[in-house]
Amino acid sequence: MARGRISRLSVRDIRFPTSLGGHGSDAMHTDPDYSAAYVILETDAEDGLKGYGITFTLGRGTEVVVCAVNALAHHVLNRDVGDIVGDFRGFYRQLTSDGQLRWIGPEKGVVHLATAAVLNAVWDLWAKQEGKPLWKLLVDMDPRRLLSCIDFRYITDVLTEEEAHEILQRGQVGKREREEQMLTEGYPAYTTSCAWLGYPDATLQQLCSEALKDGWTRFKVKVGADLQDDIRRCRLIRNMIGPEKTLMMDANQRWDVPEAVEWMARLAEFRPLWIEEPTSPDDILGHAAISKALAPLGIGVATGEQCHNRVIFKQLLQAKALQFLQIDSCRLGSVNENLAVLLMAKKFDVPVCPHAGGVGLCELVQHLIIFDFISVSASLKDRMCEYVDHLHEHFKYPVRIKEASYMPPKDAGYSTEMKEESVKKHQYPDGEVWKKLLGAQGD
Ligand SMILES: C[C@H](O)[C@@H](O)CC(=O)C(=O)O
Ligand SMILES: [Mg+2]
Repeated sequence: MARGRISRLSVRDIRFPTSLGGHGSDAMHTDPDYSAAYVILETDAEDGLKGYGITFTLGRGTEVVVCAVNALAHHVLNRDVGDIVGDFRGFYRQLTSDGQLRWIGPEKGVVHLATAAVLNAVWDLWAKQEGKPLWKLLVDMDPRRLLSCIDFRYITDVLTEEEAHEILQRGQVGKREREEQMLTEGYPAYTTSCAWLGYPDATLQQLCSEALKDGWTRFKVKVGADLQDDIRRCRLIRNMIGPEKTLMMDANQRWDVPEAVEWMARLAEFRPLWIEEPTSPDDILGHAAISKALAPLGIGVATGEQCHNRVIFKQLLQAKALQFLQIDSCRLGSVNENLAVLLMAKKFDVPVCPHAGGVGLCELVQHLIIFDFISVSASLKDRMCEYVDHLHEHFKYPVRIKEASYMPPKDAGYSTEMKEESVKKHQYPDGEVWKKLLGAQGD
C-alpha cells in the first residue's frame, strides 16, 4: 500500500571522473565524466522508506539538471504518495505541463531528464512500499491500473488505450512460464565495455579476450570519427570474436545522412547487426533513408538513447526509421513514458534493445526489459539489453550478470539507491575525489 506524505526532496550532483581513462568515450562525447542528478524523496510515514531516483548526465550537464529538479520540487512536496500513484497519469501530466517549465521543454531536454529523476524516485518508493522489485510490481499490476500510469496524449493515432489493453491481455498468456524463465536464465545482454573510442588497440584486445572468456557473445564497437581507424578496430574485434558472434556499431550521431550510408558501406564487411545513432537523433526521415539504404547490406538502424519522448519514438516507428528500438530509463519520462514506448514497439513488432551503461542505467532498465518480456513482447527474438561494466560498485543493489544475462533483481525498489559513502566521495565539487582532482588542477 502506498503511504505517507512527501516531506522532503533533495538532489545531489554526483560525478565520476571516467574521462580520465577514456571510459564511455565515443565519436561525439570525447571526454565524458559519467554523472547523475540523484534525487532522494522522504516521507512522513513511519516505515522510514525513501525513494531514490537518478537521471544520467555528463559532467557539467549535471548542475543544469539539478537546477531543473529543484524547479519541479513544488509539484512533489507535501503530496500524498497514495494520491500520486493513484492517479499517476495525472501526476505525470502535471509535472510535464508545468505552465512555466513546459516552455523550455516540452517533454524534452533538461526538464525531461529532471522529470525522469523525480519520477524514478517515486517509482522506487512505491515499489519499496509494496515490498517488490519494480519489474515484479509491474508484472503483477492489473492491466487497467498499469495503463492508468501512461499519458496517451499525442500517441492515440497509433495506439489507443483499448489497443494497449488488448496487448496486455494477450501478454497474460504464458506469463508465469516467462517469469520462471527470467528467474532461471535471465535476460540476454551484450557488452559495450571493450571498445570505447578512446581505448588504444591493446586495451580493446585485452578487454575483448577477457569478455570472450567470461562468455560474452555480443559486442558493440564505437565508430564514426575516422574511417581508417574504424576499419582497423572493427577488423581487430571481428577477428577476435570470429564470424558467428554478434557485432554492433555505434556512431553517436556523428554523420550526415549520405555520409552515414557511405561510411557503413565501407564497414559492411565486418557484418554489423546494426548501426546505432548514425545521424542526429531528431532526424526521423534521415533515419528512415539510412534504414532503407542499408537494408540490402543486412545492417539495421538502432536509436533511442537520445530520443526525446514517446512522440519521436512514435514517428520513428511510423516511418520505419529504426529496426532496433533503444529505450532509456532516464531520458524518457521514467517508467510511465517507457511503458507507452514498449507497447508501441509491440504494436509495430520492432524489437526493443535498451540503452544501458552510464551511471545506474543498467540497474534501472533491466526492470523495464524483464517486465517487457514477461508481460508485453513475450519474445527474445533479436532482443538484448546493453551492459557496461562500470560503476556498479557504487550501487546498493548492483546488477547481477550470469552467463552474459541480467538476472532479475530480488530487492524491493528500482535498484536506484547508491551507497552513501560513494555519494559523499563523488559529490561535485566538495566530495573527496573532486577536491583532490580540482586541487591538483589548481597546483
Ligand atoms: C557517452 C556515452 O558513453 C555513450 O557513448 C553511450 C552510448 O552511446 C551507448 O552506450 O550506446
Ligand atoms: Mg549508443
